[in-house]
Amino acid sequence: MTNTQLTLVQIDNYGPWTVTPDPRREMDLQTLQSRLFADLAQFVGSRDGYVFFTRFDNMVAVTNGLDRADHELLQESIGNRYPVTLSLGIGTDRNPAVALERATDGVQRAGSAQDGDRREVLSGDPLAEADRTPSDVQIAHFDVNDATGKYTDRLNEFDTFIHIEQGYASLMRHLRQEHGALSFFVGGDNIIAVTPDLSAEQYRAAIDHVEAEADVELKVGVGTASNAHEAGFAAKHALEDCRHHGTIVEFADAPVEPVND
Ligand SMILES: Nc1nc2c(ncn2[C@@H]2O[C@H](COP(=O)(O)OP(=O)(O)OP(=O)(O)O)[C@@H](O)[C@H]2O)c(=O)[nH]1
Repeated sequence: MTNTQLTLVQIDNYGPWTVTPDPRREMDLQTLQSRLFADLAQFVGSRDGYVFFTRFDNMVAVTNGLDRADHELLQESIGNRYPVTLSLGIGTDRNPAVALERATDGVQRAGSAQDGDRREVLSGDPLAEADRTPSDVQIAHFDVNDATGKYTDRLNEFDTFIHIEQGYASLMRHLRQEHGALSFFVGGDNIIAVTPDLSAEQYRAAIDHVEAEADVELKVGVGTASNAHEAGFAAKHALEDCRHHGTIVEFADAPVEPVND
């Protein structure tokens, strides 16, 4: 059974900073945000976690395998190198939405995101090493079928973007409402969801829902492991199985049906 450890990453007092003493140049803010995300991806990724940029001022990381000392080091390193600091909230649960609620609760209790006195909060507890299992994290890697042929090679970038985003919006709402799974757009036509244990039927139902609501066709590879990298890597291989077998759902460990040519 999954036991997801999520970390809410929140830039302290960022709103006021962006306009003090005067509004800052937008591209300077974009540069800071994307560099901060890159640094987080490097730090968390090198410890086999995943981080998603969500709104940039708030980000969500899957941190199974990262302990309290890792979180403290991240805060120290960012504080030394950036003009902003980070608060971190850790939460765990078999259901990712509940884990994120817990992670968020600790940070919110310590004060507002725009409270000048609230800095570098570290709340919540990581999973104890003894409680970790090989099935703590389930990652579902979704991809739009033939996005290149249907959109990228035919439409302008903005109209392509609308199609992809509509598919994402439909999927993220469905998985959040039905299962407490959290889906994140990761670029191109790819969406990565952090999910509880879901069945092939439940993934098929999600894909059917997106096709009916947004007219976007998806496929998904699913992997389960003790951390996000291994689960996500297995999910990518399962997605390759979808391409190879012409299927829309593949689990990393599921035996693959022979192909009839
Ligand atoms: N984040 C991320 N993006 C990817 C990955 N693989 C592909 N992409 C992005 O997705 C875009 C489309 O690539 P594909 O999904 O391979 O192409 P497609 O036309 O949809 O073809 P099929 O997926 O085979 O149906 C690429 O330009 C990349 O931006 C991945 O593993 N991770």
